[in-house]
Amino acid sequence: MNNIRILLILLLIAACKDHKRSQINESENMPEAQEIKAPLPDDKPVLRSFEGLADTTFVRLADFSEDFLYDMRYATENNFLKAKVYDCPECYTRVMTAKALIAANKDFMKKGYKIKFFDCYRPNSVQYKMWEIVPNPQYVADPVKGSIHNKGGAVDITLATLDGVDLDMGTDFDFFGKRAYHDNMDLPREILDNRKLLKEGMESHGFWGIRTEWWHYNLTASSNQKIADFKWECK
Ligand SMILES: C[C@@H](N)C(=O)N[C@H](C)C(=O)O
Ligand SMILES: [Zn+2]
Repeated sequence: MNNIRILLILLLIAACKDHKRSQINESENMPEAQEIKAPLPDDKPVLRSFEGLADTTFVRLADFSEDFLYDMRYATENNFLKAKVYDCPECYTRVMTAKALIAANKDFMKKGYKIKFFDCYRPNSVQYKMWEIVPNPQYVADPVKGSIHNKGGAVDITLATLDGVDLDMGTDFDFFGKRAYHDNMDLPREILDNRKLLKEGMESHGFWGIRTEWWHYNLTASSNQKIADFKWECK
């Protein structure tokens, strides 16, 4: 009788151990909690198309291409005025200028470079402020006649590598002196080559430069446009 009781107790203990083991196994085999990922907002901007837009319409370049770099100096104090004359950094041009810039940039990108903007469309009232500081038509267009910047047809630019490293152009933007002249050949080969790359790339898309500023380019087709003084919206 005692033997039967001992046997029963041993069987009970063994059954308990088996049950415990099966519980551990169940939890070990549980599939890992599935991470529920919230859909990420698509941070790629939806680009606009030029379809239906007149060549003379003013547009924000960043709405049509994400391939440009920007360092809009007149929206900072880091410029020859030593004053922030734009409420926010934006690059607006006429449609005709934007199309030519995008085409030029595509060609630069095939060679490993991108256009970087210092200034684009410039309200005529800002041209007056510049003229007060540098009343010299070699460097700043007379605001009464108007700059092609005021017409949405001029840009101040440089070139950077696709990683964003500026090419050496020999001077900073808005350096008003001989070292910035296109016809100053007394510069290291690398600087001359960089300026040539920029000039030839822009000229092949309908732009022309001015002798005293390596960074300034006018779109020939925009010269008949009206002078404007609108201010863009800041978001
Ligand atoms: C001020 C300089 N960045 C510039 O754009 N100069 C030309 C001549 C202009 O004012 O049109
Ligand atoms: Zn300019």
